[in-house]
Amino acid sequence: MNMAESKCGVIAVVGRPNVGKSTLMNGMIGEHLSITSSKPQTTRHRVLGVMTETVKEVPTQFIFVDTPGFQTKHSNALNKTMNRAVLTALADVNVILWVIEQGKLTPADMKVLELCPKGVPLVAVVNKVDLLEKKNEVLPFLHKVSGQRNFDAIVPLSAQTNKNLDSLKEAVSALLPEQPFFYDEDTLTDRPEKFLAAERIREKLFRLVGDELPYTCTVVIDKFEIEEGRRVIHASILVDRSSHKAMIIGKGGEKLKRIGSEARQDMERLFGGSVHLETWVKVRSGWADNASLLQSLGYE
Ligand SMILES: Nc1nc2c(ncn2[C@@H]2O[C@H](COP(=O)(O)OP(=O)(O)OP(=O)(O)O)[C@@H](O)[C@H]2O)c(=O)[nH]1
Repeated sequence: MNMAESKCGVIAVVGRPNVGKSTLMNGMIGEHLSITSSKPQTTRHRVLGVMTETVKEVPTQFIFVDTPGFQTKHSNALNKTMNRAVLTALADVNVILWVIEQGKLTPADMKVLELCPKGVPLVAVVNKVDLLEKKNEVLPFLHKVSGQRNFDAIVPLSAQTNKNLDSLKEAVSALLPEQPFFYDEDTLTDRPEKFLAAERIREKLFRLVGDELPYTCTVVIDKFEIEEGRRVIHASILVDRSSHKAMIIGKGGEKLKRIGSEARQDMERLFGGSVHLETWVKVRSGWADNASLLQSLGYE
């Protein structure tokens, strides 16, 4: 058991369009990718991914977040309000990665930099160094960058070829606070799990309710959270007539109970852990025709 204190913190990746933010995120998180529901510590943000790795013998959890409303293209009143929101959102992350492209320091880059609050650790990430023929070529540019602000680190790298990503991990880890992890170390993606959970319920519906069950019945996962290692899942079965609802619930609620119980057992086997499942049946008249409702259910 490694007795080193763990480190954990929230990291925002900012930069003008096309500098390689998404590529960097993918490179950093790679197969560790786990989209998770947000915890109180990150409520101002959407969590894009969590990566847990030992960096220089310190177990470190990197939580990458999205900063909503980041907008630098037009500067009007609305954007000023949005920018204020960005400032607030960025003020409570632990580290900001300001991503730029090697050899380019544009007004848009500078605008993004201005939005990074002083007092939050800031790392300049100089991306796309693979486009340079010689390693040293980047040095004058790094020098120029260092003159723009008092950065905690300046890291040249290539998000595309994964070159020097380890240096970035080390630089960020050094800036993260010592604290316990916010997420389980082996957090799996919850998207597929959520999807699998809905599928298990659908399968039981078809098995146990049978042929009378219309195709217009759907399952929506309202809540999927991991609480103390246990998956807590709330699901709604949407039907379009109350007669269908009665059919699914069954006499004295027997049928729904069985659907829930069998689906839960399947999920526990599938996820390898305990599951608390609650299911409701709701009548949504004509739900399949209602575009906005469909959208809110996650259909295109
Ligand atoms: N040569 C090179 N190209 C890169 C690198 N990283 C990203 N790119 C390319 O740069 C382009 C933009 O990359 P994205 O990751 O989509 O950039 P972004 O900053 O997320 O862009 P927006 O989503 O528009 O904000 C893509 O064509 C990438 O393939 C790199 O390290 N080297």
